[in-house]
Amino acid sequence: MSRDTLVIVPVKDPAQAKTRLSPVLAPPRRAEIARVLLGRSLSLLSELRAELGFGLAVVTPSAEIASKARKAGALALPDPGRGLNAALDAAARHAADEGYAQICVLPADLAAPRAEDIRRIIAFPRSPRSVLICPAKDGGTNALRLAPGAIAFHYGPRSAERHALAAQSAGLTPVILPLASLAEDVDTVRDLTRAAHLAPELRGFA
Ligand SMILES: Nc1nc2c(ncn2[C@@H]2O[C@H](COP(=O)(O)OP(=O)(O)OP(=O)(O)O)[C@@H](O)[C@H]2O)c(=O)[nH]1
Ligand SMILES: O=C(O)[C@H](O)COP(=O)(O)O
Repeated sequence: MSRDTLVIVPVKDPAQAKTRLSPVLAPPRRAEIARVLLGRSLSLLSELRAELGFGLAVVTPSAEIASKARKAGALALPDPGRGLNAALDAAARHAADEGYAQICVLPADLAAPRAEDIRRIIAFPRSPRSVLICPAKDGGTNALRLAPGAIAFHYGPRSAERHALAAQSAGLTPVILPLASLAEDVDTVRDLTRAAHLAPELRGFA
């Protein structure tokens, strides 16, 4: 049913990741938490892929992360090096070239993503005329499902609202789907403290 969806996970070079945690974590620990978060996401998505049959891709500038992605059975896509939105544009073009009808963007830094919430996004009735947005509690976008190229990506401050406006401007219907386990990502020191309660593997970082 979902064979036409490519799930895309954008991943920075760990050496550049999680800069907002610098007040409490030195660079090696920030790289380490980024790897822990990614490892968890990849294992959850690999399991779900076996169950639901979607395609899985990681877009990254890092050779280390590309190799981890391939080991988890995902496709590693190159990052043109012009930031998150450009990396996702490149991944969406790849999806369109490969004939995927839908893409689903999920960040690698979700605090405690649950399989049932990912299943809901993948199973959500699909239409080339709608853009599905799962907002983050900080106004960001923690899941975005759409036809490749339907709208430009607007990751950054208030991106959930900006993605909804972009959909409307393109004559598409934004569908806002709040899902509890996809509302929380680990951006700030405060997020990290909360996340440590939700996910035991993050406790050593808080
Ligand atoms: N491929 C790629 N992924 C990115 C880029 N920027 C951010 N990401 C990824 O996008 C998701 C959200 O990232 P951010 O919260 O913006 O960055 P972060 O490294 O997690 O944290 P900060 O450095 O504190 O902003 C994470 O999975 C990042 O690894 C980029 O330029 N290229
Ligand atoms: O638009 C967003 O959601 C952010 O720019 C990227 O994700 P973040 O909330 O992890 O920073």
